[in-house]
Amino acid sequence: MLLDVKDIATYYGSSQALFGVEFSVAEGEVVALMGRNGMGKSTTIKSICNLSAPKTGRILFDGKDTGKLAPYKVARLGVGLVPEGRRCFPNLTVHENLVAAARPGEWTVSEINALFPRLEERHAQIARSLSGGEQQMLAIGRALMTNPRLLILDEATEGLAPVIRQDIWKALRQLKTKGLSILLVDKTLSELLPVADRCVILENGRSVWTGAPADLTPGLQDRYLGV
Ligand SMILES: Nc1ncnc2c1ncn2[C@@H]1O[C@H](COP(=O)(O)OP(=O)(O)OP(=O)(O)O)[C@@H](O)[C@H]1O
Repeated sequence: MLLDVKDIATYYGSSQALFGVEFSVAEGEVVALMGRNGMGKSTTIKSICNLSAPKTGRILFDGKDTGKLAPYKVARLGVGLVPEGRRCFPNLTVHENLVAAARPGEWTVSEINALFPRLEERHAQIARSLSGGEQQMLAIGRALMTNPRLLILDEATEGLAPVIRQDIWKALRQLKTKGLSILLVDKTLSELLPVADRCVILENGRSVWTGAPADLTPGLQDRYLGV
């Protein structure tokens, strides 16, 4: 297993958000982390990156316990995060944003440009003047430039124009084809399920169901994901 999340409990101050989340991501696997609003998806992602470190339980990345590592050290192990809200350096250009994050490996600026031609066209543009969708592409590009072994995306297509969403899903399918391990949270089931190898559902801070997308019946969707 590349990532092993073992029965973690995470708190915000004295308020408990996760009560036992357990799942894994194998090398080359795409795992969809699902659940209704407030069920703990973002907290699980922050726990993996040690941005909100779990109080109990363990997280192993490539067999290494990440428990005592600072977030930047978790990133160095090979965890690339595209956080909710697409954070880039607003006053740097597209190109500067990409190289600022770079670590040696397969992903270079030219690979990112091939994945997102819109970014190549805007390589000298200041990031804050990009559209929301372009900023999201840049956030994904930046994460890839760290040459991660696991890419984590939290609501990467939320609130974007349909044509841009399609470009992002196309890029995610390409990343899957390349064999990258991916953990993603997204509300668009029609796009998410075809790309996922496995689904993990959270309810009230607990992992309550895991299985193949084909086994996620309308009944289960209604029970765990319906509004
Ligand atoms: N910074 C915070 N301080 C206190 N409680 C928080 C904080 N962030 C999240 N929570 C609480 O933790 C629980 C899980 O929230 P989380 O954001 O992980 O859910 P989510 O599944 O990602 O939801 P959404 O789909 O709405 O983003 C919720 O009860 C939420 O109110």
